[in-house]
Amino acid sequence: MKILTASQLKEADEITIEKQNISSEELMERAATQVFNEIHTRLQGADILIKVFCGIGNNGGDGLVIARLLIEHSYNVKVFIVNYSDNRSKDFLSNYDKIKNLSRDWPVLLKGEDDFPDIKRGDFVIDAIFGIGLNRPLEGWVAKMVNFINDSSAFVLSVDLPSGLFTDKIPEEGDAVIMANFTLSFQTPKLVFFLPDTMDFVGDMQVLEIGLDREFLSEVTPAAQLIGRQEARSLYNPRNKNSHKGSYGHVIIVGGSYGKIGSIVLATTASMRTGAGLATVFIPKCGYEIVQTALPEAMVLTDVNYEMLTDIKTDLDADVVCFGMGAGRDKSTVGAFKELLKKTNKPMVIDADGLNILSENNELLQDLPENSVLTPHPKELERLIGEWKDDFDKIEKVQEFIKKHKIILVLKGAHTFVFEQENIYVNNTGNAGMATAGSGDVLSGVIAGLISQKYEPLIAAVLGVYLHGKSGDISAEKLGYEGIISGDIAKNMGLAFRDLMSENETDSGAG
Ligand SMILES: NC(=O)C1=CN([C@@H]2O[C@H](COP(=O)(O)OP(=O)(O)OC[C@H]3O[C@@H](n4cnc5c(N)ncnc54)[C@H](OP(=O)(O)O)[C@@H]3O)[C@@H](O)[C@H]2O)[C@@H](O)CC1
Ligand SMILES: Nc1ncnc2c1ncn2[C@@H]1O[C@H](COP(=O)(O)OP(=O)(O)O)[C@@H](O)[C@H]1O
Ligand SMILES: [K+]
Repeated sequence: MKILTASQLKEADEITIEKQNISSEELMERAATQVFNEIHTRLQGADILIKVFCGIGNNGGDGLVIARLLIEHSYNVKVFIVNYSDNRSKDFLSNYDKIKNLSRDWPVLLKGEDDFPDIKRGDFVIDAIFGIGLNRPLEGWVAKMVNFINDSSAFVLSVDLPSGLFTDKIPEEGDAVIMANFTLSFQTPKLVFFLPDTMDFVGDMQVLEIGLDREFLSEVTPAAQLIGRQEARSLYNPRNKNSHKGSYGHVIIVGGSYGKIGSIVLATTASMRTGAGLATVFIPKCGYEIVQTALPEAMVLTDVNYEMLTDIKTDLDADVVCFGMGAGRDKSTVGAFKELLKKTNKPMVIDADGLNILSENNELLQDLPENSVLTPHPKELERLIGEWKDDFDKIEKVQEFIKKHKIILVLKGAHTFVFEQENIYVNNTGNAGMATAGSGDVLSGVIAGLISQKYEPLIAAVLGVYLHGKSGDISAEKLGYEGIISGDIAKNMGLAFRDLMSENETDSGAG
């Protein structure tokens, strides 16, 4: 699903009005009716007090339509206008009249702190104060109003996006932003819904299709793409019956040191459970028995050194080399990695200490084979590219970095982002149960396993991140969030593939 900017959405809005020959008020009615339908489906006429807070722009207009439809369906509704300006939008005004005609009373005008209404735990608050038109931080009593709603412990549903949240920048410390429990967003999600700095404002999120012009939507270059099941499915290559293990490639996983051989077992298991035809590990001698015992399916080559890597002899014709997990950063390991980079010309997967070595030896970045996939978590990324001011600054810095070195970067997190050239892919599978040691090692193995099966490195990264998260969701369903360990994510990879192609998505109940 495309993630568009506020200005692209406004353009889509205008084109839709023109091409479908409808008024902007009709489009507002259509969009807000979708919100009403979602609320009505969930509440089923429940007798709770619904307090709708409307601004005076079109987000407020949406709020008025939603309130009118709720009143028409006999809900107990109280409407408040957060009257921050006299500059009311045209469609706000016509809906203001409509609601007055229906309820025979004007909504309550709020003009300052003295007017703040009671909001209790148990109330249902609809936040339609600001939408994508926000152009400066909230100030004065309006900011206080937002904090007042946040302090109320009422359930808050935000229309389009939480009021006070910008679509293209991160709020400053102390800025007032609604902390929504749920956000119903029009047509496309906004990028800020997925960034670590801002995702907590959004709560659970659902996108409502409001019938904007299809041609515009299909042609516009998005700010990013959200990868869900449909997108992942389109990337998947089913296996051919007439094939053999050689058809699915050979992965070499290089890494490990004394006490950290488990990371190699995890990554290699993951690459095999993702479908690699053959897997070889290259590890220090101390790991020989561990790997042969834990994973007899893999072949094992060892370094001359017992505890760490010092000389990586891989004359095998592998389809992909994955380097870094558990490798440590000893000088001799750095030297061995340097040599490995020199003799590898196919895209590699680099994780963990591989990334740390690159951060400490920047000159090695130029030896990375083109289209190699780097998989840092935020701390590893900071070591690679330096500090950033906020998430938007981080995105800019990452894009500069990947263009300079011609690589693909997988930034791991609650929503993992894949960066390739100008493109950004945002993952939507996975859950907090995956915040457990070794789940990143599993991801590297998954991506390497896909590359070995001839997926392009970019596709392997995007599909790999999706499947890894899905396997985490399936694991959470079986074991509970706390019960997951990273080996489960590797073990359930097959179920993630099965889910991809089954009629109904596995309902993981996870994010
Ligand atoms: N295609 C779609 O997606 C569709 C979108 N639709 C809906 O339209 C919404 C966008 O509506 P919108 O453009 O009228 O902007 P909105 O957010 O209501 O507020 C703008 C007002 O706020 C003001 N203002 C700004 N910042 C301020 C501040 N800090 N403090 C105080 N004032 C501030 C600014 O005035 P200014 O003072 O800058 O002149 C202006 O008056 C969108 O989110 C969705 O809900 C649907 O109905 C149909 C399809
Ligand atoms: N809250 C979360 N929601 C979704 N995925 C998560 C969450 N926390 C961690 N993950 C995933 O788990 C993996 C953790 O990787 P990493 O930090 O490298 O762990 P390790 O170094 O222990 O292997 C990443 O793929 C990340 O996206
Ligand atoms: K809102």
